[in-house]
Amino acid sequence: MFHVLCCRTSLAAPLRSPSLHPRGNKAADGWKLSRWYTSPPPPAHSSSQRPGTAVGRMWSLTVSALRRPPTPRTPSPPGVALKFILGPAVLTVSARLLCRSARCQADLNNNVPVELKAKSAVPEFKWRILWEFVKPQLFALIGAVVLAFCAALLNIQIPLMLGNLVNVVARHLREHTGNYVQEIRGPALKLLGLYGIQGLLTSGYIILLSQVGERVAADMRKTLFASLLRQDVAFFDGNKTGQLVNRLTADIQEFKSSFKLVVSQGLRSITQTFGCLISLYIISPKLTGLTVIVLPCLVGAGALIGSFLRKLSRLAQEQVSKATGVADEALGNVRTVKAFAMEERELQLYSYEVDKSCEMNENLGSGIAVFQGLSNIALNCIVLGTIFAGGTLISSNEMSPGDLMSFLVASQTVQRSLASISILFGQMVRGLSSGARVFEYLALVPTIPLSGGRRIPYNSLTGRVDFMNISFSYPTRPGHQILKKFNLTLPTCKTVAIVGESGGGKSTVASLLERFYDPTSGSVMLDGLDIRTLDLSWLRGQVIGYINQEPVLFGSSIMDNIRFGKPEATDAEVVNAAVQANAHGFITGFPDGYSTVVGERGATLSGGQKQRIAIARALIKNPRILVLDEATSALDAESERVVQEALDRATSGRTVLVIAHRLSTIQRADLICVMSHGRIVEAGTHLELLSKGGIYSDLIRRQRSEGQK
Ligand SMILES: Nc1ncnc2c1ncn2[C@@H]1O[C@H](COP(=O)(O)OP(=O)(O)OP(=O)(O)O)[C@@H](O)[C@H]1O
Repeated sequence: MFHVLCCRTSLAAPLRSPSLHPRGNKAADGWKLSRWYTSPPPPAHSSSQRPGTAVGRMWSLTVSALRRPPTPRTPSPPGVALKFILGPAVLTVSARLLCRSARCQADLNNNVPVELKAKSAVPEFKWRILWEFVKPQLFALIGAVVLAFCAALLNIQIPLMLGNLVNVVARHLREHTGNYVQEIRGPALKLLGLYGIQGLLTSGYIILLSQVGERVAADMRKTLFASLLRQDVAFFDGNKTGQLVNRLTADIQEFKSSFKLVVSQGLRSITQTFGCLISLYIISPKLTGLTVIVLPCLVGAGALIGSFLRKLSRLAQEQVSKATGVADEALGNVRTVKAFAMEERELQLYSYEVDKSCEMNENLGSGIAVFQGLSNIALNCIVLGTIFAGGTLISSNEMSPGDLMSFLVASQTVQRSLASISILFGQMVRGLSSGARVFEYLALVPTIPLSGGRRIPYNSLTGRVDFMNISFSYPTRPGHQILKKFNLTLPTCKTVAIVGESGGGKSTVASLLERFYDPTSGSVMLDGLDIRTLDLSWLRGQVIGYINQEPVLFGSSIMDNIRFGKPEATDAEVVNAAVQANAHGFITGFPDGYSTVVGERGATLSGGQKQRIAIARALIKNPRILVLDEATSALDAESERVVQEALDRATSGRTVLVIAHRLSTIQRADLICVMSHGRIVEAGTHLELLSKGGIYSDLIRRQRSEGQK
């Protein structure tokens, strides 16, 4: 007996007084601004925290020890697993195949650099992690297992009792003696009772298992989401959002279904198979012997075809993911697609991938169909053979008709159970693959931990930043050095601007200050402390305000979006931040005011409005340091004027790093640095740089002449 398993293919400091502002007292200070960027940092709060000291070295060692090899390739659930599962020998073979299959599913779609790919390993299913999720549901799970086991034991009784019933009927037909109703009533009522209890037990274990499955899945979703949010920015550079979301949704769904099915039906089917095989042997050892001889041949053939179909299924599944990736990218960037009138091309790209996946799935379907047909023939031949051999045994009085009936029903139960086990086997392989994909990201330890480390008391925080000898390459392009021995100081309450060629590494400097990445060598220091020793949540949440060119708002109300910068802020604080950001006027002009819902990513607002809400969001946390990464470069002249007004107000009393393309916006900066090829090649005030007649004055000349055209 065998069965085809065809798996479905699835697819702060308070603002300093104005008198302290550098623009207010620069002349009095007589600072040599052009030297700031190379000056050494002031004394650290604690010398023990400096890099190069024991603690500093330990820190770097810890960081490098925590650096994990690249994101391992993840398996995609196989679409098909076909097995003959009959008897312990077959189960052993199956278990080996299952392990191999669970390990060999690789998600080739993750966008991890080639050099990282080579080292990556296929995720393995970790039973220890599963146990952590199952533990809280243990009582319900045990209850479900007990009920399922009892239901299976009752199922074994059914063929035997049916045999008794048939024997009564056969005897009555043969002898025409006694009261038929009286004789049949006892076994019939017993059977009816058995059916009733079996039904109740079945409902009971399904209810309990559904509860366990749903709770385990919910816990997994929450834990995985928390783990994803904790990961470094580099992790998101190397993985597509669609694929991460897929793990939160499809993979967990798949795992949940598998878990429920395997526990409930697996237990039931295995119990029934063994129980009925024993019954078969008791009824007729000869007939059972014949069946057992035929089975190993069928198992071997099934295993071979099964592994071939599993491979087909994996390829088809990968192709489906590819198609989904194309759709995900097009829909996620629908405005760009529309702006370039690329709907047709995106459709073509998607159609190409979908057609390929369709073809692969059709091939798979044909393979499954052939296999299913062959298995049906084999199954029916076995039934025919049983009746033929059983009839011979009846004629030689070695068996009663009731025994043959019991044998047939029991063998049908075995057949159904094996069919169900083979389906479960495929489901289990898919579940293990999906689970491994989920657990892979659960187990990921971010290189840059979100919490832990020092916090500098707000009142003693000056906001001086030093970039010291920084060399840096993005983790996704390790061979491409962006910053080379980069040095820069952002003095307390001063505005430093970085200008220069596109791709020169300006935004990278801001990313290092935000600690989106850690430098390959060198240190970023805040108040003389390496930011790697500081609490990252505090640094990002309370010290640095970051405003970039394309502010991303959430699809909630304006009030919620501004409060995102400080969740505990009062309504008055939100309004105050909006006033500072020049946003209060247009917000109150909306019929719903601060309750206006801004649409996905703030789609219902203009660029300038979005930017001012983003400024309010950054200002509400009263950051000591403000990073403006081309904050006005996406705006038209009028919007830029309003936003620039807000920014001028916002920068007062703060250490500010401005990255700008439009040089007109940074002329009043205390220091302007010109970057080229990862280094500062010129620095000084606007006037100093102009009089120098170097790159900066060239840039100014070029921009002026472009402006006049
Ligand atoms: N996440 C990333 N992963 C890999 N490389 C990156 C990443 N971000 C930027 N780069 C590369 O780093 C280099 C510097 O980029 P950066 O954004 O810092 O330049 P920029 O001076 O700010 O440019 P622009 O003025 O055009 O914004 C570029 O070559 C860019 O391709």
